[in-house]
Amino acid sequence: MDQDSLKLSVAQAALDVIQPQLESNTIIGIGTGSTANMFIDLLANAAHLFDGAVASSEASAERLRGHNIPVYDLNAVDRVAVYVDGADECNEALELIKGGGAALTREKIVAAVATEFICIADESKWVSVLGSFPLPVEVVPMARSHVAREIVKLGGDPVLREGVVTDNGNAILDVYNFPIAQPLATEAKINGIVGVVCNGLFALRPADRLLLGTTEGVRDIKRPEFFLDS
Ligand SMILES: O=C[C@H](O)[C@H](O)[C@H](O)COP(=O)(O)O
Repeated sequence: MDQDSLKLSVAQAALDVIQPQLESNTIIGIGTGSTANMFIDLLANAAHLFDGAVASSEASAERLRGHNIPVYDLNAVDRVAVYVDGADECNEALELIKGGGAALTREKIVAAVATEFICIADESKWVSVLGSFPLPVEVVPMARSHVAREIVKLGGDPVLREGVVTDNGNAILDVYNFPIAQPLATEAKINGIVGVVCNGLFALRPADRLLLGTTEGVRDIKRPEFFLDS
């Protein structure tokens, strides 16, 4: 099975999971990227069952509107029932690296608001230690050299993502050679650097459930209880 087929299988699995919960006033949080795009396209078939969506990027908002799914401003919404999004890496605690598509900040905001966060990913994203995928860090443009120097002090190799401006008008540094043994502490430490808007570690708000596409089928993995208070 190729990677796209695995992505499609988890997008369908996510729709199967959420469909029974949909009501006429349900707002769904929608992520960004190729896996999320497949979910959006499938969700179009269920558009009559829920109210609308909040999107984690302009690209996803446009795709949703293309399917006639209403897109709301997050500030106008009381409750996001569920957030469905892909990831660049995930570990057994369902901590993630996200932001390969530069949407990390809005993704983190929608995930923070959502009652449940369902991550959808193919098995290539499953790792024992986060950090083989370069960690994206969104920075205010005037602070990018300062932030880069501070990240070097933490042991990483930051590289400016050339030509990329986020939906929030900021720049992205990708941090290479940065294995992350303690995701919670690292997320907080990087957030503490002045000029950082957000980093792509999702440990303070990990996923609640992971639908992982494998060649043997979709694995449904809940965040293990012993991580719940960590
Ligand atoms: O900014 C982008 C997001 O974090 C994506 O969820 C992540 O990059 C995974 O994307 P894809 O589903 O294309 O692998």
